[in-house]
Amino acid sequence: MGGESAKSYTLEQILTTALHQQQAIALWRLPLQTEVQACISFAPQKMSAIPALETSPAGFLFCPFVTDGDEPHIFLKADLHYSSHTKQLLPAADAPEALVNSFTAALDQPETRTSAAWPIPVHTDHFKGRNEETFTAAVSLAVDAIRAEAMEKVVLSRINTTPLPSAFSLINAFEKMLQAYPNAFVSLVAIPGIGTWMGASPEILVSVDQQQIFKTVALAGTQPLCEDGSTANAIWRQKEIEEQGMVERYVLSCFKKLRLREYSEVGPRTVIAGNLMHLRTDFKVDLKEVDFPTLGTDMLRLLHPTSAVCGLPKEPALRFILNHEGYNRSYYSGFLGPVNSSDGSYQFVNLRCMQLLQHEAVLYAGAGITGDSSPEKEWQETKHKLQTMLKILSEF
Ligand SMILES: C=C(O[C@@H]1C=C(C(=O)O)C=C[C@H]1O)C(=O)O
Repeated sequence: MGGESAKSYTLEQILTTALHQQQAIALWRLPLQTEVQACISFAPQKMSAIPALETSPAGFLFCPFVTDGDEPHIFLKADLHYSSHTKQLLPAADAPEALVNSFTAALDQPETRTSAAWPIPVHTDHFKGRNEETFTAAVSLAVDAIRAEAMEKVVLSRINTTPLPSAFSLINAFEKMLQAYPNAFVSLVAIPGIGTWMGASPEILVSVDQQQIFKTVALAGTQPLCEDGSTANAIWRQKEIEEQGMVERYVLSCFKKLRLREYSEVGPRTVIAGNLMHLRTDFKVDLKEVDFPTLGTDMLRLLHPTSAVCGLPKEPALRFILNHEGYNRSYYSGFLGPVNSSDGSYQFVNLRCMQLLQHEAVLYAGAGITGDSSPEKEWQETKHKLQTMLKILSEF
């Protein structure tokens, strides 16, 4: 910082300055942690494939559902990094000095304390939600295809476009998510030319922490949280047990492809995510004991999109989604998270999220369809999942 003693900033100052300066920013808080971190990137990189985590500089990855579709994979190299614990904004050693200086100068300007417009996508005319009839018709078609053995499971999703409350503010919405969802990965990503997304994800896709522990999960099966707020009396139907079992089998098949046998597996257990409960199996590999330095990237590339958001087998399920879902998932059910931060690398599935337009929010939710699915129940399940973000909007 040029010998200057480091100044303290609030998260709001960091966010509004980035928006005013039209710089890309990601804010996040890992599950069960108090520290909020942010990174600002002066030159977001657009990539056509998933980059290697291990050799990457520190930053934040934002990736779409379809790996070879229209939306790019985006890497925000952390030119500036902020921690809510230290309240300091630190530049990376290789960050362009002129841009760092102009950003820090802007931080001290009173105008940057006022709210600013967030980036929205270039085309916003395709956010027409499907109604209950079209969604349930697609579910019925999927059930028929599954019964005809074209696939075992497919995850169908939909959007819900809702006006933003007049008092809506980005920083307040982020803070409300932190409060409401302590065990979720809470994030806000605003990238000029791409858009602004926020969410509270219950699902880790891949993580490698500072102790070199690799983790992933098999998460599926959904029901509303019991009235007493505990998981102790949760009862799961055969349909959910089988649905989660398919995701578990899929994770195991990825380990098998890499010929990795030294993993630990715990579960399935019932876990809470906002107003819902899911079944989750936890997988762990200790990379201090297993010589597999690229496991994080290899598993990320094999796992995504998992059977929790796409289906089983992957290819026919993906084809079914692209042919019948009737809208573009874009970054919903893609993945996002910090890479090589001081905590390690954490990629979460982009679920329980919304994309912000100028005056509207586009909310996304999906449900796993099997041969035993009832279209009406699956519609209800997507309604429950939409509540995660609707609750935040209702607090304004
Ligand atoms: C697809 C979503 O969630 C996924 C699907 C689930 C299911 O089908 O039961 C449960 C958790 C997630 O893996 C979503 O939240 O939109």
